Amino acid sequence: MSIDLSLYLVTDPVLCGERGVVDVVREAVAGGVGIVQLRDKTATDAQIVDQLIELSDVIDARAALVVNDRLDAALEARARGARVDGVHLGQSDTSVERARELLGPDAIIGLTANTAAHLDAVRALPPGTVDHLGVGVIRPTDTKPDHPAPLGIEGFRAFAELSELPCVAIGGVGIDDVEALRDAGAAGIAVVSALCAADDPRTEARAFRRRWRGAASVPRVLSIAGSDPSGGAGIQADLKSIGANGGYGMAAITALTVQNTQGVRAVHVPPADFLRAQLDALSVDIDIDAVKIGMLADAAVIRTVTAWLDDARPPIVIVDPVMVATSGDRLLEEDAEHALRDLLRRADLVTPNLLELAVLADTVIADSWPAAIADAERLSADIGVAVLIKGGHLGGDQSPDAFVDATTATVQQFPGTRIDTDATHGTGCSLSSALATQRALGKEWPQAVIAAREWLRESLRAGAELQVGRGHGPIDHFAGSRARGGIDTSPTRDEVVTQWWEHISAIRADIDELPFVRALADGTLDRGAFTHYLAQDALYLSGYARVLADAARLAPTAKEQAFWANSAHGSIVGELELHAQWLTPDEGVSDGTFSATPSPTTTAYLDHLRSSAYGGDYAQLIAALLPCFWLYTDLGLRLGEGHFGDFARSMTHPYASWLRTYADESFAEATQQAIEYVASAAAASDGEGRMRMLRAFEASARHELAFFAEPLRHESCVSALSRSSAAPEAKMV
Ligand SMILES: Nc1ncnc2c1ncn2[C@@H]1O[C@H](COP(=O)(O)OP(=O)(O)OP(=O)(O)O)[C@@H](O)[C@H]1O
Ligand SMILES: Cc1ncc(CO)c(N)n1
Ligand SMILES: [Mg+2]
Repeated sequence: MSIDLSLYLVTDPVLCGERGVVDVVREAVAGGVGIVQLRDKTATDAQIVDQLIELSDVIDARAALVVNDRLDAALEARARGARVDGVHLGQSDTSVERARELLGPDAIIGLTANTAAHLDAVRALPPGTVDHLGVGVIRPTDTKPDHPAPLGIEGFRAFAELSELPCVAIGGVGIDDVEALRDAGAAGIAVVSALCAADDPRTEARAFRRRWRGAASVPRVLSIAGSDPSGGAGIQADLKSIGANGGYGMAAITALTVQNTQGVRAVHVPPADFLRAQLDALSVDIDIDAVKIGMLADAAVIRTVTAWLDDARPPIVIVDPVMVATSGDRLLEEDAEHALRDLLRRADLVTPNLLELAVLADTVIADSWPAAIADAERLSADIGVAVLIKGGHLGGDQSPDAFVDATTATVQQFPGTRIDTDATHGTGCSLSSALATQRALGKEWPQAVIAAREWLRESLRAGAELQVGRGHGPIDHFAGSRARGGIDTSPTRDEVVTQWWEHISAIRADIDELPFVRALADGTLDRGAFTHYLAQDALYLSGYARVLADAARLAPTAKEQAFWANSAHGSIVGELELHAQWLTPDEGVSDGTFSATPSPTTTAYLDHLRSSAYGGDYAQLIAALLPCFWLYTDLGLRLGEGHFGDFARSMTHPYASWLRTYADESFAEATQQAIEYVASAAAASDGEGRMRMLRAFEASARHELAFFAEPLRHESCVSALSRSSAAPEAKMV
């Protein structure tokens, strides 16, 4: 067997405490420990032999098993049928040559070493005598009272560079040392107290493995679901969603459907044992970061998955309780619905649509969104698990979702305008696997929901263009990554302009759909909301002008310096004059000074701009300043062109003169100039600098969206938010 030294458990009977060494080893191996060393300085040889036999049974070849010092006990345990892979010897223990002779060429033999003299001694041995070195201690530790002076990370690095053999770092290693030691050349990390004294050794072992893989590692996400050969739903959709959201996708197939965009023609359910075999093959081999469960077909499949979850205990489990396809065809036998409940209790999140919610909450289909949330609260309380209730089947022009967790009394709403499309086949499958991936990337639930929904909405918008099938077509899972493709390949100035505009297309579309923008265009916008907006805009512009002045300060040429200084002047004078014209004293203005206080949205936007200026990175700063120019000019232009209806161009529109300023020609010219400066800076920058610019640009675009959304949210604060979501990406409409 090829051994994985990356996470090496050394047992300590005292630290394992009452639950015992065997229990800790069982859990740690389930969490991904690749090699276990039984170390017990006080036990007799006979006791060691018994423990090795028991551990060999528990480990069941999923990890290597070695014993500290006791060569004779290893041989005796082997003679009694235990699988003992080798020994770990100290400098003063039995000779490694003798151990190799007695244990044979395939045994694993480790040796403690920490000085140049130790390395010389190893070099003098016949090749193949020692497999790896245990090098330490790294930090002072109580588990080895007689330890030598700690090496520290740098001492370890120096030693590992000299060594021809793989070096495992041992002694006082904590989880925060993992990456540094890996980068210092460690073949693995050996831990004692970090796992033996952990509350939950399995979870802790997983955390170590994840750190070893690196913070930027791609999460491994498993879909347990049915096959949809048309590729829009089921495992095919899941794999695309996982990939598009940045994960590595795996799939264990519960059922095969004969399906296209028009409907399901037949279902074939392979034997449940075969599914279990698929699942076991994965969990014994791969660290699974998250599981998404979809179509389960019948009760036998449900029970199989439930039993596997109990054994494998994956860290994140999302169940999409699929019962009926978009086409209306059943995907779960009716009598299996009660078995499902048992499975749901093992999930971290359940994502029913309105019909599934009604079945699970044992009630009629909710006829309003508040009724659906109330049902979801009851379901969540009943199963003790968070519920994401999906509003795709709600009538009307909205498609909201809500995250409901009765155990923490949380109801968090995710409003969203319904996208006008027939391409909705597999939205539920796609959302749940995107969520599993986002969560496995480390986001908390609300952030994971925001990210998954944003991706889903972008994919929904692009779905119709795929023109797949005659029925409900699929969403375009890769619409976003396709649009963003090439951003990292040194684009020209013109390419930057096209790519960045495309990059914020979803945000732009969301702005267009905002009730505030719609009402502003058709003249129905309530005067209170309008003046609230203007007061915030005025506050914003005075802050914006100061940041524009920062851009002038940092500009590399006199021409650019003049441009930003001029813009600062324009922003403060022109706009404030305009607002003075619209805002009466009781609306926050008197004698040209504003008494209104900035809303959290305004503050957040200005903070983002100021922090972009603070770093002194001119390119990043002007990227952050650009959306205010670009989005307003674009909106003004389209209002003027009748994109939002003809009334927006009419002189009788209540806000006609205000609307026209945004279509102002000199403002459009300034915008063009700003775009050119930013695009030139981006094209001249390296990949990383361009990424920083794009992120600053995108963040500002999001702040613009939040800014436009705020006046009406402020007016009708309907969402019962238990956690504040002042973050602009919350996109509260
Ligand atoms: N036309 C739409 N516009 C915007 N969002 C939508 C639309 N249709 C569905 N959604 C969103 O898609 C997700 C899936 O919701 P839905 O209620 O359709 O689930 P589902 O019925 O389980 O889907 P499926 O039919 O794929 O099983 C939710 O986030 C929902 O808000
Ligand atoms: C295989 C499969 N799973 C789930 C759904 C739900 O959309 C579907 N249509 N097909
Ligand atoms: Mg569904």
